[in-house]
Amino acid sequence: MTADPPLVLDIDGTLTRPEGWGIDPRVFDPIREWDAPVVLATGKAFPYPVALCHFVGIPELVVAENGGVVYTGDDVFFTADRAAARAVVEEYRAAGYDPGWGEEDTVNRWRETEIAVNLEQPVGPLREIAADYGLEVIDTGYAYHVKDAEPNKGDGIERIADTVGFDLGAAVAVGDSINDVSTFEAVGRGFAVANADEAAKGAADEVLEETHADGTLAVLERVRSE
Ligand SMILES: O=C(O)COP(=O)(O)O
Ligand SMILES: [Mg+2]
Repeated sequence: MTADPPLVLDIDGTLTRPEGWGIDPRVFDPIREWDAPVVLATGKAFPYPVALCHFVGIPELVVAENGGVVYTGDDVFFTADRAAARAVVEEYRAAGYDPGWGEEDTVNRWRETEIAVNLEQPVGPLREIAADYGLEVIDTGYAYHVKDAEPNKGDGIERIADTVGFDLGAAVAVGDSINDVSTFEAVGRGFAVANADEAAKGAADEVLEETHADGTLAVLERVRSE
């Protein structure tokens, strides 16, 4: 019997309940009991994956903001500058649009590098303004992210693997969207859940039959101490 492989897990679409929202509580125990490093790699702001690690009870190894923020457990790295993303949203507002998260906007409140916009908001003008600032807009199925094209989840995962000292070639990842393509390119084996978008499915080594946490739980069962 071999050891558990290091894991890289996306959050939304991957650890979520079959209805698409909220963490499926069945993932907590297998993640907590996993006998190898577990990295959470997400598009969400830094506090969200840190809190998830904290409440699951695992070390904080986190890629947030699609690679814009990386926490190796020792150091936090900010790999993109938030000024341009903020300027894009300012201009989007000035043109009469809104990020769409309400006045207190807890989605962007703690963001350091990129900005997220609600999927119900018009994306055409957002893409145009972002392009003027040299930024891209990606649609994860959960939000539009206005971001620097350079940093990505895969780079952040590599930085964490170097620091913690595990072999990414042996690592297993599960994800669901375009922001997981770089993750799949960085690890030995990438699995896309059945609800994944075409970009994630195309980059994965295997597309699962099960959706959301059902898919992830099936992978964990399969790769555990194979
Ligand atoms: O923040 C999003 O839009 C998606 O988050 P995720 O990367 O954890 O799926
Ligand atoms: Mg996702």
